[in-house]
Amino acid sequence: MEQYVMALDQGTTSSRCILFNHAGDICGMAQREFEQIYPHPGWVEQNPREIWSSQYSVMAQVMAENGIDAKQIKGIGITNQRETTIIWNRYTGEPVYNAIVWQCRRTAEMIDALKEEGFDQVIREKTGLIADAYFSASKIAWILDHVEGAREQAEKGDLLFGTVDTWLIWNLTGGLVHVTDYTNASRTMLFDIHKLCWDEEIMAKFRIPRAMLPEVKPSSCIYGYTDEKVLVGNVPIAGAAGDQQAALFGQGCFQPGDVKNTYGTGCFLLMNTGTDPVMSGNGLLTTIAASTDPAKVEYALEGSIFVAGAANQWLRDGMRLVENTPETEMYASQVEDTDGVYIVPAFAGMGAPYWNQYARGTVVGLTRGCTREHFIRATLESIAYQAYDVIKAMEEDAGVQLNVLKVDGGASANNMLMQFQADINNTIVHRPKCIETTALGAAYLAGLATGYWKNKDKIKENWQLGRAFESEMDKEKRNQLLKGWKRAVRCAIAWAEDDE
Ligand SMILES: Nc1ncnc2c1ncn2[C@@H]1O[C@H](COP(=O)(O)OP(=O)(O)O)[C@@H](O)[C@H]1O
Ligand SMILES: O=P(O)(O)OC[C@H](O)CO
Repeated sequence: MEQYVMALDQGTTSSRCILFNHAGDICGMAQREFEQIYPHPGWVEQNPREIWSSQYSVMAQVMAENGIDAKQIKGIGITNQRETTIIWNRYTGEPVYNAIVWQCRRTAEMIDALKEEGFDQVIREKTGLIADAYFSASKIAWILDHVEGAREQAEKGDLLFGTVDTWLIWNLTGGLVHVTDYTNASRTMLFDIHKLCWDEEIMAKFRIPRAMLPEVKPSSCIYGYTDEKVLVGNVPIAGAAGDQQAALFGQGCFQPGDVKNTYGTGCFLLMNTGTDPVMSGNGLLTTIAASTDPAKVEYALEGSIFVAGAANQWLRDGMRLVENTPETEMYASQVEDTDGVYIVPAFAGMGAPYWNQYARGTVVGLTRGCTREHFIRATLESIAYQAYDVIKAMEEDAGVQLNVLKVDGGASANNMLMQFQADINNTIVHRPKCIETTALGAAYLAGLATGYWKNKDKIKENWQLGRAFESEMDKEKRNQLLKGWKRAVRCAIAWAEDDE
């Protein structure tokens, strides 16, 4: 009977379950999109029950469609949209509020107040993060401050906090295990990434009781076993990592200096920096990478872009310019350029390297000649321009030039986007055969903990190139396009600053 490792990939817009074999091939997969809730401009929520039910249903579907029983699953690896904040009652398992999604900006003013008193420096030093509404801390505080009775219950020890990994493990184990891994903890803005513990000073600043926070464990270890009511057979849950760290692992970026860029809802460039945390001088975050040594953690530098594939979903659902997101490639390829149009999709402020909580989406350069094709092309190009900015910041921090960029994630399937990325950065883009690298990374973490894979060398052998993209753009054109992009970004930021 063939054995597999199962990855549960809980992304921002969909829940996925993927079965992998020893070669790292996909042997079964199911995916389900779920509802995004936008109660006010700049606010983003999800229903925690739907996060769980969509994840559970794709897991059941994969098993049924492939005729698999629990004995054939050597372990489950969890990977998840990070920072998204869920608080629930430890006795009933009922969430007290919707999940506040990483993109949500409702706590921007709370963060401004901390910056004014200089507390952002404490945050930067201890957590490696740049104080921002993006991370979990201010979202937890918001729920405790705004949901009736929540603070009282939290202080009594009745409420639990979790990022999505914690919520899934809690539900998979029938409410027995309240745990997270180092990578997810490092995104809460409450975790000291040097001492590897929850930080009392930051918890006190946000008035977050310690009893709410999960136990923190390495990314590759047994957290617990599936409850009989969820999956008969007590399958070990043996890996967990935030999706971007999982993708870094899944790409085999095990050495300091190894880099990957994932194009999902957002776009996240990560560089492994080994066992030393490197602080950026260019707006990048220092974060914990997924690793397998229980005795020490590894770190990464990260450039976080809030809107990437989400801009294509906006073209589909908001603007209704395409029927599905792959269609963007067909339309964008019908024109040679954007006819001078730039789109800055700062729907949720801007992350690295700008870190502006109030920037908003901007379209510049419109003339009567602008067509649907130009508009779609400008949206796709904006993803690559944003990645250009973080790649340059990373190159400066690391003091190296990135000659090859490993890519993955849903939108990396778009050949036009990948070609433009190669063009605008004058670099080679390597897309692996398997672009489900996030899920693969989670599977590797679980498979290493349960002996399914022997070691990281075995895993590295699985990486296969799918397609390489090389720059076809001359320097003059590149410089001219980049000049326009920089002007467009200035417009998006000016819009935020000039509210008179
Ligand atoms: N062929 C494509 N061209 C452009 N964008 C795409 C394509 N396929 C998927 N996407 C985008 O990729 C995103 C989904 O990628 P995925 O890695 O599943 O993200 P997440 O894990 O954030 O849900 C969506 O935002 C979608 O718009
Ligand atoms: O949903 P993704 O794959 O864009 O990832 C979201 C990130 O984890 C947010 O930090």
